[in-house]
Amino acid sequence: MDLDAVCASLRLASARLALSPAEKKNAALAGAAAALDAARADILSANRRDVERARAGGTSEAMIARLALSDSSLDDIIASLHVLIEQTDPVGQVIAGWKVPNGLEIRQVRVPLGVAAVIYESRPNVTVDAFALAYKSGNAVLLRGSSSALESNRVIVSAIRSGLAASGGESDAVALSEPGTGADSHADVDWILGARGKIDVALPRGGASLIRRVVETARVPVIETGSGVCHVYVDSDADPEMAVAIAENSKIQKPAACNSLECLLVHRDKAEAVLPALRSAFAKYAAKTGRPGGVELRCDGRSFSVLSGPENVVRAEDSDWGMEFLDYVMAVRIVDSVEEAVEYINAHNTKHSETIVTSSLERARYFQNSVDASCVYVNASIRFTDGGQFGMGAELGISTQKLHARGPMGLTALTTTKFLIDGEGHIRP
Ligand SMILES: NC(=O)C1=CN([C@@H]2O[C@H](COP(=O)(O)OP(=O)(O)OC[C@H]3O[C@@H](n4cnc5c(N)ncnc54)[C@H](OP(=O)(O)O)[C@@H]3O)[C@@H](O)[C@H]2O)C=CC1
Ligand SMILES: N[C@@H](CCC(=O)OP(=O)(O)O)C(=O)O
Repeated sequence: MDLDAVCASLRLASARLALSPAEKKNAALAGAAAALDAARADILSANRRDVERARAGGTSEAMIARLALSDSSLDDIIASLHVLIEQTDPVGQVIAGWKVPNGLEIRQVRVPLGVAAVIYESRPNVTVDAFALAYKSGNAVLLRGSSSALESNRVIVSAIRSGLAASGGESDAVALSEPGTGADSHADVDWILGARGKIDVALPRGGASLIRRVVETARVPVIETGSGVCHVYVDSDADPEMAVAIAENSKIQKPAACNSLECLLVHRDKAEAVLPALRSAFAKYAAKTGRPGGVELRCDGRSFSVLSGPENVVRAEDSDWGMEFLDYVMAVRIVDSVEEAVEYINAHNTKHSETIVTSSLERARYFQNSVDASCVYVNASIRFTDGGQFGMGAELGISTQKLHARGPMGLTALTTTKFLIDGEGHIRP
């Protein structure tokens, strides 16, 4: 695949798109939504082939759940396009404006970044979300999904392009980078990361190996989305029922997502009230997860004494602390104070999503102010870290870095600003 030529075409489309009014971009997004709906059968059959290949290759069912599409998940994908159409176009927004004493008028306005490349995991829904967020914010986008979702992504991108063309949009504003095979399978990722001047920003979504490659080799500006080692801390003042419900949801609702629970911290005063109840709550998932007890609990010495007995309760190894399991497995640890919980989290987390369950407002605010993460919750599940759930329509990923964008990235993450200065023949003395 000639990525130079693809990027040259994306560059031209991005220049046209940057000047496109919101109504025209919205009409194009509606065209893409209609084309995806019309291509439903082809998308689902390509996706079945991807899923079969992944299963044959031994991919876990938790991971298959990220890849697999259904009629209802396609409905959700199409619905999220319509939610995005309703969002305010960030391009052209005046962030600040003032007049300096010499009479020059200065305005700081939001503008697109240009050509973005998104490198992402096996979720075909990200193909649509990333395209739509880029398009609405006036950017062209090169999509580099996982090779495991290649057949699905081909059909999806082709439908989007024909939907854009049919509705007067910029069909060249979106392209799919096709992974190579064998030793060359990530050659296109290397190309993207080195494409200074051709790609304005790369957004890698993925695990440690991808992020290592990005950190070591990227020469283009990057907004990193990191892996998720996320914690739930049950405070001494927690309501046990709420604590169990939040921990259960954080672990079970989508265990292979980056914002699922990997390590539960419980204050020693609540261990007896919470841990056995949570173990019982997990037990009802045994059939679904295919694991005895529903979830394997890897415990420190103290929590092991509270929980020990059933076969899903084991002693944690050192490597389990700070581990992203992405599965029905979880580490459990008892702590003596909120300060100890915060210290532990800051030493082991990946700056993604963290929550405290407590009825103490003072400790809630202490936790929120002290934990270093992109999203810090009080009395809520960490599974809410999501552009859709935050009302952004969709997300490009969850940035775990601190510059430019942090947390779920919506439309504004793909914009920068520009100063527009109006004078009347001003010259500097
Ligand atoms: N913070 C966030 O927003 C998100 C975080 N994540 C994190 O991602 C991880 C799960 O993703 P996973 O399914 O493992 O995806 P991977 O990290 O395996 O893959 C993601 C993308 O990167 C490519 N890739 C993988 N390794 C390399 C490499 N060494 N060099 C170049 N390209 C590479 C993949 O290509 P190919 O598949 O073709 O090998 C794929 O396109 C979890 O840790 C999760 O927490 C995931 C999504 C969002
Ligand atoms: N924001 C999403 C999770 C982000 C995501 O897609 O992550 P992953 O499952 O690791 O690919 C959600 O809440 O479902």
